[in-house]
Amino acid sequence: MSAMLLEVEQLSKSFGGVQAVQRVSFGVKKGDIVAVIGPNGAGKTTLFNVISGITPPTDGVVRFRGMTVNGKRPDELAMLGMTRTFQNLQLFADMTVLENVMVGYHPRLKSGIISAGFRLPHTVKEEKRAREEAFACLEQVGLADLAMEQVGTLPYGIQRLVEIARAAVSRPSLILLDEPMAGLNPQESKQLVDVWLAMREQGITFLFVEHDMETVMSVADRIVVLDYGQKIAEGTPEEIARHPDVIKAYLGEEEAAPC
Ligand SMILES: Nc1ncnc2c1ncn2[C@@H]1O[C@H](COP(=O)(O)OP(=O)(O)OP(=O)(O)O)[C@@H](O)[C@H]1O
Repeated sequence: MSAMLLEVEQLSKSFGGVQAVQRVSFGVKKGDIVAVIGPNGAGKTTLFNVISGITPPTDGVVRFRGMTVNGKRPDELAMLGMTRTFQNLQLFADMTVLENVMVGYHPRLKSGIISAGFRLPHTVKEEKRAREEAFACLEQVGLADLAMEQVGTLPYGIQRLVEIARAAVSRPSLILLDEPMAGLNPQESKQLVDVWLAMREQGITFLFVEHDMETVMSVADRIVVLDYGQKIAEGTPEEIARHPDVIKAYLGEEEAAPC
């Protein structure tokens, strides 16, 4: 079996005449933290949307844990162990922190809507378990004290941590994060990176799209660079920082690193 947790092969996505992603291939090894970078409009979000089942590819293959997963819906991917977060937070502002995290537990639920409605004993037991696991995830991201607070009343940086706790509660093997550092101050970014590193110790692999080069260069094991929908480079942060095509894509012809 392949050592890669995620494999993207010759992936393409067009919107009418726009080739947003063109024959992109790369792999993500289990336990790695991999960044996807590129100038605005390079195709990063589209690539993420295809990998995570939001939109089907025009061509190519996405393989996760050795299985071809093209065409699977996000909820089906979540059951297989792939979950994602979005550029804009998608939390329920009126619900508590704990309830928001419990929402992320649903791929693991065995009870259907009917048994949940009748509150059958196994449903009650499952809900208790979901609550406990959600609370454990909140402890891990340092938010246990805020479990009963309404999410909408909390600062943005805290909401980002709630989001990652919600992604982690389904016990995924891969978390995709779209611009996780957007809107965070340096201290909050560092806190989030520490959370990733701790989760990595528990076997979670990360693939993230990010514009914040300081974070990318300090935390990524590998970086994939897109420009005009194509992969123009892939490598370690050191390799990427001195890659001539990357420098050119970010800064025209000037001799400077992307960060
Ligand atoms: N639904 C869509 N319909 C038509 N064109 C689209 C659609 N989504 C994306 N595009 C186009 O595909 C290209 C890649 O867009 P995408 O949002 O994936 O880039 P990005 O690298 O994520 O950009 P940014 O860094 O600004 O978020 C752009 O030219 C964009 O206009």
